[in-house]
Amino acid sequence: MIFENNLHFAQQLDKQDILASFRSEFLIPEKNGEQLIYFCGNSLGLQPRTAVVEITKQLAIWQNHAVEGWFDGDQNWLNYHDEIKELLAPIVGAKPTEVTCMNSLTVNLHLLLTSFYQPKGKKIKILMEGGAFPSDQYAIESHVKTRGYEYQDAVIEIFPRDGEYTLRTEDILSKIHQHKDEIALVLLGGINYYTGQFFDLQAITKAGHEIGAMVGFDLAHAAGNVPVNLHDFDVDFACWCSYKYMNSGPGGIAGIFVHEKHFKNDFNRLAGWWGYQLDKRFKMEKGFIPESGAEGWQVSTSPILLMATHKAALKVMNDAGFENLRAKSIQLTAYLEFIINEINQEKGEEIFKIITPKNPAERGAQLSIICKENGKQTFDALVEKNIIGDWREPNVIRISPIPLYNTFEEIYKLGQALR
Ligand SMILES: Cc1ncc(COP(=O)(O)O)c(C=O)c1O
Ligand SMILES: Nc1c(O)cccc1C(=O)C[C@H](N)C(=O)O
Repeated sequence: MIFENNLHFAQQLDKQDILASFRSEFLIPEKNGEQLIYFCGNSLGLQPRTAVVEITKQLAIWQNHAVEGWFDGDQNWLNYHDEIKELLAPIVGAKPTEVTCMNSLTVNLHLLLTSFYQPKGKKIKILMEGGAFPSDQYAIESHVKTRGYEYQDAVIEIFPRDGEYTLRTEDILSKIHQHKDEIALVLLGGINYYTGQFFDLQAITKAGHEIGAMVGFDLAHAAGNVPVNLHDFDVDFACWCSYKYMNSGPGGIAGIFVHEKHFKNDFNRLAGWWGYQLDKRFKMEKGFIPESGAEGWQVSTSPILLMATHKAALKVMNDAGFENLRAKSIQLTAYLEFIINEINQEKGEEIFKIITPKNPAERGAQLSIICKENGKQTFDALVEKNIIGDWREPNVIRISPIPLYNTFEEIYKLGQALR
């Protein structure tokens, strides 16, 4: 599509948007009676109006049924996650048995590393992206240490080539093959939080398996944002949070994927009663027998109030349709890119450098921008104008237009503010 940098054009795109009505399903934050222009759904998605409805319903069950809420009726809490699994599975390209919601992201990463990081002989290393989100770095660091290795002996970090910001798929694949006798696990983010680069999960998984390694992904910035096909890509495991693109609230319940080919494997795992075979869970017997599927990794009692928000938010996504969301997201991000490039052209130099890949297949709903100068001041000035992106050290402004609630007009206004 040929874009135009004017208000009328942006408003026309909004008029043609088949998802436009979904904006009113969300509570848009206000300051001094004015709605904020919120481009930070890659950090914390906005609150769906239905969240309070579903939470209130569960509070009423708690009030009226108390402990019987776990067992009473068709919609009892023991089975409360079933519908969530059905809603989650298509978003990450999985079978419902391969996913579950539990805990929070880093906790789940630890649980999955316990099972899927299986160093043996010379194959002890984890390949990860240099500059991965810090929590992932700390999780990996602590795992290799608890297995008795030094970080530098057990972790391979892959960085972009000199002068480049993002990784080339060919470099990731050749690194995997280069260290074929040493790598036990390939673990990357689906989308890098800083650059917004969406990795080629299928090619990476294939390469990892060719050298006999396990392959997992932290999909914090990918789940609900870009299409992933975890089952068909043959990914071994994945985890994600729900508070970004899935709009399920600050510290909301997270999710995991375990490929069904591993269901029969007798993995090491950190167990708890909520992962025990459901039909025998309350028999209180000795000796852990995992529920089959991803649910076998559950540990603790379901946090129903967090799950209520998640269920409500996933239903909104489901109503919108993931393919529609991705189609609009590609267009929103492209319009944002166009608007920024327009400013650079007007100024005759690249004052706003976009480091996120240009190829729509290699990015989601985020552009990471490096200002030629005064980056932090530029970011603060946007906040003054009620435009909320985020600043990530050392020098990136991230702007994330979300197809469920952002508009083309908001992107146009961001351009005016940046100018
Ligand atoms: C890629 C990635 N991993 C891990 C985390 C940390 O997740 P949590 O604090 O929910 O454990 C985040 C975001 O905070 C993230 O973006
Ligand atoms: N999890 C967060 C938090 O508890 C406070 C503030 C921000 C976050 C985030 O999610 C940050 C996000 N993962 C990022 O990419 O920066």
